[in-house]
Amino acid sequence: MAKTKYDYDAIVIGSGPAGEGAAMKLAKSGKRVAMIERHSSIGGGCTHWGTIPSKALRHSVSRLIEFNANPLFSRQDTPLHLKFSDILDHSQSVIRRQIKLRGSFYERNGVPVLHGEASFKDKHTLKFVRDDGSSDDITAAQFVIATGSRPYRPKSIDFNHPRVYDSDTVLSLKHDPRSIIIVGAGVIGCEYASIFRGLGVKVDLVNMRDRLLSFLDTEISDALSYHLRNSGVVIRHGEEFAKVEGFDDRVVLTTESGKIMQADCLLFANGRSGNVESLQVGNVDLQPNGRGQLEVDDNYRTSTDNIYAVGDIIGYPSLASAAYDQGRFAATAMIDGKCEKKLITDIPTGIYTIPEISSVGATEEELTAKKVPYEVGRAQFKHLARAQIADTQVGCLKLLFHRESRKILGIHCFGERAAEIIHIGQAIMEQKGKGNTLDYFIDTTFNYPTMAEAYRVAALNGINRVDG
Ligand SMILES: Cc1cc2nc3c(=O)[nH]c(=O)nc-3n(C[C@H](O)[C@H](O)[C@H](O)COP(=O)(O)OP(=O)(O)OC[C@H]3O[C@@H](n4cnc5c(N)ncnc54)[C@H](O)[C@@H]3O)c2cc1C
Ligand SMILES: NC(=O)c1ccc[n+]([C@@H]2O[C@H](COP(=O)([O-])OP(=O)(O)OC[C@H]3O[C@@H](n4cnc5c(N)ncnc54)[C@H](O)[C@@H]3O)[C@@H](O)[C@H]2O)c1
Repeated sequence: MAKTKYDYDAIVIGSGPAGEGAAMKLAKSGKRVAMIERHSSIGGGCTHWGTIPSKALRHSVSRLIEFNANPLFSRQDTPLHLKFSDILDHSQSVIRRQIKLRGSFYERNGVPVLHGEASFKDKHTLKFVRDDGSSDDITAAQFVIATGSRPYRPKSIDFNHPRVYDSDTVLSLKHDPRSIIIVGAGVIGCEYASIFRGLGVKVDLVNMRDRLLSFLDTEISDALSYHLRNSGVVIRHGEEFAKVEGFDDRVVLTTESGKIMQADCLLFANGRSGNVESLQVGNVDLQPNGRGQLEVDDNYRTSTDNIYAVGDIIGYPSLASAAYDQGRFAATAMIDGKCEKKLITDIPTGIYTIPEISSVGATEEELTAKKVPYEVGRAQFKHLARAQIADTQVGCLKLLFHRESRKILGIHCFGERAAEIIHIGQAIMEQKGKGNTLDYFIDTTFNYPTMAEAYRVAALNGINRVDG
């Protein structure tokens, strides 16, 4: 029916991971699908302003630190210095490669990408406005809203000032700041604090809460605070900003507690808002919440039956990793009426600070509050041969397991490659019944020397605590 009545079976709005996941699944299922993207190239905020550039910047900084610390490479008297603009060049080249790669997916799967801004006229019609101002109406049986999010900008801060940035505009920072104030110590604030500090920039990290990344296991968040402070970052907890003043030569932050900080520039990284305004969702009876997010049911369907929403626009978990899966699940529901598959309960976190952090499952605090009899098995990276060889000795792997059943309940890791290391444990943790026990790590043979060996070391350490 859709084939004759509408231009497309489905239109996806937004080409980030959520939209891409939906578009590819729909196309592979034989649907006539189009992608609408208002940016000049595809990939979404993830590729252009979020995940990819920040991870590429972080990678360059991490290698720089490693190079300067390694006596084999760094024989000169002064350490190698890189400017933010130098590492931006590298991140731009990664973005270009990503665009090319992702573009090929659309081409191979016969999904036209229409560049322009979409807004709803009614539940089957979009107004599509191109950059040159020309517009068309496009119709479809079903829609996927995957328009993502953008940095939250409090009205009291002048983001037009050339020294005031958010996580999007910081990517156009041209000069080489000697100092930066980062307001907001969420994931973005902490990751950028690591990046700038790694380049030798003086960093003031202003946190509204009483500790860093309070959703993490306390030991891990304490370790992050220690290592950031140890590298020279000044962290100020429990502060609210009162005003930000931009001058020709500096920017000044005054906090509610009366502290005054000044620096070459300021990065505001405290919260995100959904990209919903331009969509005119009122025309299809949808009402976003105060953060511009849309509500969906278990199948990612909004309250308007032919319109689905995925990714940052629906709020938690607001991760590229989950967004792609959400897109696929929504597309399945659009095709079959429902999707049996759901996001896993224990979504892992990968935080690309220096040191890197990753975790999956319960924290010690959560298990204690629930009175679960758990034990801890720990491996320090400094005791692993591979970490000694690679000189990545900062870090630790912590396994939390049930004392009696030995079921793994939580895994917490910090140090180089933590985000990769976590997935070994996750694979066991996701096994049902007896498939998930600490014994797997004791009974298996690991390649040697590897970082994976940390699992055996941690498991034996934990078992020794239980068995005495
Ligand atoms: C600095 C930073 C670092 C991050 N690091 C990580 C990380 O390490 N790991 C991780 O998992 N997640 C990370 N994230 C989060 C991740 O980037 C997002 O969760 C992810 O991009 C969300 O994907 P999405 O598809 O919902 O939206 P997006 O990737 O934001 O894409 C939405 C697209 O929709 C388009 N659009 C919006 N409105 C319209 C319209 N009306 N018409 C047409 N097109 C429109 C936009 O132009 C954009 O291209 C990070 C985010 C930031 C900001
Ligand atoms: N490695 C990673 O996985 C990674 C890296 C960077 C960013 N991210 C994603 O980006 C986001 C991080 O954003 P953040 O660092 O700004 O921290 P955050 O999302 O923790 O927000 C910081 C504070 O701002 C508040 N807030 C959020 N949105 C708001 C809004 N629209 N208006 C007013 N207050 C608001 C929050 O309640 C919180 O107190 C998260 O969604 C995270 O999933 C992930």
